[in-house]
Amino acid sequence: MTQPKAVLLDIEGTTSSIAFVTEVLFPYAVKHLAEYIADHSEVVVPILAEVPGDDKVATLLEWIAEDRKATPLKTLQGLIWAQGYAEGTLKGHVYPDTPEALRRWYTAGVAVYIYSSGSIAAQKLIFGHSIAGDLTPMLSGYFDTTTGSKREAESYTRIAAATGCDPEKLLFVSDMQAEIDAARAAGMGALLIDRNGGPADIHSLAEIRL
Ligand SMILES: CSCCC(=O)C(=O)COP(=O)(O)O
Ligand SMILES: [Mg+2]
Repeated sequence: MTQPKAVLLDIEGTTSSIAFVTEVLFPYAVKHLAEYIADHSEVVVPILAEVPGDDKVATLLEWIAEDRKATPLKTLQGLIWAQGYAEGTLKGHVYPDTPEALRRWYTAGVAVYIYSSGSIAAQKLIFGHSIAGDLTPMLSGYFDTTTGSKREAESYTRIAAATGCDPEKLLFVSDMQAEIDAARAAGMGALLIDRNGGPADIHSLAEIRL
């Protein structure tokens, strides 16, 4: 692998636990979805226009239950979670090695970008209101599904172009093999991480020494 100039990180299962997303964030969105839509009619109109069916709330709840990575759902979730972070009910989970790695790379001049199915607004919230404090000053940029699916090589080509780095100078880290395969197909370096110690390239961001 060429020496990376920048790192691109997945969130759920990589910087942060899957349980935080599925057992804290998703239930918070389920609880507040209908109320948020009722109270923010102007904001939600363009988002709901992208949701099929007559009963938008029911469709969105189904999508949350099946963990659908649909852009309108992710946009809405980000807006709903903003309330929870603002009132202090939500604090973004990060593994202890996440802020350590961000600090190490930041000090070494290695740019760090995020690529998650969660909306860019939701990404800024989880790192801005994390249990380790505000980590956003150490992040150089954010990408979500508006750039494309995480399972398609073209998305990684677009991200590389947006960062101004050649793909081979970017190192992507994710817990999903399909995402690793797509990043490698675009010419990026990529490491599969398994936070539970299963078969993978790494088990902690502490293992990445640049
Ligand atoms: C930005 S925190 C919310 C995470 C989320 O909604 C999600 O779908 C996580 O997907 P990822 O691509 O980070 O595995
Ligand atoms: Mg993930």
